[in-house]
Amino acid sequence: MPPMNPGTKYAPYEPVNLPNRQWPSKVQRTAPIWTSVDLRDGNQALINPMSQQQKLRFFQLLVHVGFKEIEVAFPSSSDTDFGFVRTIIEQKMIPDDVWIQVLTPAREELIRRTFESVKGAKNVIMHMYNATSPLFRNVVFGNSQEQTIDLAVQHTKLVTKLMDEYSKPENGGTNFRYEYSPETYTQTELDFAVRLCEQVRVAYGKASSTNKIIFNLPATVEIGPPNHYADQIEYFCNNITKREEITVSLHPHNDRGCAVAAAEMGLLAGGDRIEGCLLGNGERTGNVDIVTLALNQFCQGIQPGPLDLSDIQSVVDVVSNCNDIPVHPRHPYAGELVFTAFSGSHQDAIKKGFHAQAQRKEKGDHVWSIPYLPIDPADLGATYEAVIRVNSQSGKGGVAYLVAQSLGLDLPRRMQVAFYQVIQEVADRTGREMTTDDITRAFTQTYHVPSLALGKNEGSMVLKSFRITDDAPPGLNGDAAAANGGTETPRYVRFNGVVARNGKPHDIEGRGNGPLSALLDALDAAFGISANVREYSEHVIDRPGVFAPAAPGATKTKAQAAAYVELVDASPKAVAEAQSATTNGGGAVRQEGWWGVGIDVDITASTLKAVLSAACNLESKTAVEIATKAVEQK
Ligand SMILES: CC(=O)SCCNC(=O)CCNC(=O)[C@H](O)C(C)(C)COP(=O)(O)OP(=O)(O)OC[C@H]1O[C@@H](n2cnc3c(N)ncnc32)[C@H](O)[C@@H]1OP(=O)(O)O
Ligand SMILES: CC(C)C(=O)C(=O)O
Repeated sequence: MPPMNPGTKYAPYEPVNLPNRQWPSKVQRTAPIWTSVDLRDGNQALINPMSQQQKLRFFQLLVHVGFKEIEVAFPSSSDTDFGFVRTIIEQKMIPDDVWIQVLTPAREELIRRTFESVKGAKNVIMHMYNATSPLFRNVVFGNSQEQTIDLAVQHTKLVTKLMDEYSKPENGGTNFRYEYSPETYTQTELDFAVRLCEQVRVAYGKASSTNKIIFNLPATVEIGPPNHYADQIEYFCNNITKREEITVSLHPHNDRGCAVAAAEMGLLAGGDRIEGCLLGNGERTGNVDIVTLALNQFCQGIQPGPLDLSDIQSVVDVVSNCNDIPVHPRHPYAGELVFTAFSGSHQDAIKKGFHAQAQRKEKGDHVWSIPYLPIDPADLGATYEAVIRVNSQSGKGGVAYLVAQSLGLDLPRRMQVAFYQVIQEVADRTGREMTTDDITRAFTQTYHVPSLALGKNEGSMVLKSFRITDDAPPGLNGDAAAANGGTETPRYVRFNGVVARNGKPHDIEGRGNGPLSALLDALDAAFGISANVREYSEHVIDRPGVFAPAAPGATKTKAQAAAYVELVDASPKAVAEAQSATTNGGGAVRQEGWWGVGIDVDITASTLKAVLSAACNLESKTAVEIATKAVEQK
């Protein structure tokens, strides 16, 4: 069968003749009036419309988030909707500064029932609609343009009359505003839609600059691109008279997936107000998502009016529970995964971005600018924990970021690579995401780092006590060194200490030009572990309460230090193997290194512990096994 030709089946939209269009070069600087239609347009689209209880919960959320206009029901549709409106009025649940909005078709008995539902409310927007496009006029109602205008005008007059009645003090004393929607506006001839709205405004007779009539221009079905919607809005704004007495409201649907873009362009084109739903529920593909729209503005530095979405998780919880529709994990701003980077290069850039941002902040620059994160997760009540998650696609930067976050340790670059290889191997072996907890456990056990939360994590060699004294360089005796105060360079020291090896204490002794090499000398002499230092670094830890404080025999200062040591095997066998690999390979072969970490309030003690930690790994060569066990044992 030949492929179907869409050109013979679907008609394209007809561009608006708007040669002098202004909206493309405008910039949004303020928030629109936000109107939630969750409890009406959202509700009518659910498999099971909300119960009273669910509607009440949702209503409370909308008030809490800050909406001042809430379409609460289609009261003539059902007893549930009617009863809900009565409940929030009678139970005095509507704050004084909130306007409830109710929708009615242009049908007399339904309009009357709708007024009954709002009796006694303080502020009400009465919203009436009838469909106006040729398709509806011809197919649904069999009406001409003039009959369509007449329907809207006659029912608007009824609305005005009933407003007069229900605003009397003896009938409830309600303040009313009027909203009229030419339903299917975007499929209606524009000149006809303007003519119709002009006559509705005249029929209403109450519009003024302080009591504006709301003309709501829905994309009932999204049939064209967002620039087309903007053209249609700009056309309306340019051609309707008494613009100052009118609030132009936008009501985009999302059939083409462009509702947010249409709303943003429609606002540039003159829209004053947005009707939409939280997280984009609504007929078919949904109404425009107010969460996305508002937070898009927020990220441009615009305060989105009274809306406060700083606790986005509560919004997600209530909305998904009441609608019984889950929120997609990639839903803008609200999805579970939207701040998360799994991939290595993203993680690396984010980690560097946080570092640079902290430096800029110190100089008074607070503007948010982090790679891959258009918004600060903290502004939505999220923690940074979700930002970097590790799986087999991740890189060293992400793993190091999590170690820094959880333990306050800033690993040297080459150690990041080494630990990353361990974690990658574990991720491959276990076939699952490595959580922050997994990585923390793997790190503390691999490098024998005792932490208050995760225990002692001892390796096969543990420093029990030590003393560092000045000593003579080779060729000088110790007394001569002591006589000149031990201050001459090169300095030479002696290490004496007790190291528990597999639980059994050993007195060991060694000499070197510093504590580190003196300990290595002692390890060689006592246990035959021969190693050289390839890299050493240290830093102060600015996170109290993570690691146990004391080291035996250490000079105590307040802050703790972290030391990192990389050892290479210096045994004759390892050196010979490296030489032969270099010769056979035709180039220099870098020997494998073994990292260790030491934490202590005393810098010397932290260095010695780091050497022992690395020496354990060099001897056992089981970093990956240890890390896998740490993760699997949880
Ligand atoms: C785009 C939107 O979202 S608009 C809002 C839509 N929301 C809803 O429809 C939810 C609530 N609706 C309802 O509960 C019901 O549809 C009601 C109560 C409004 C009406 O129910 P019913 O009277 O059973 O009519 P029904 O739903 O079948 O509506 C279609 C009928 O109303 C007629 N109709 C529609 N608008 C009008 C009008 N302004 N004046 C007179 N008749 C009208 C249609 O021509 C059709 O008449 P027909 O049955 O003689 O062909
Ligand atoms: C009633 C109108 C505003 C509507 O919901 C729509 O056109 O989508």
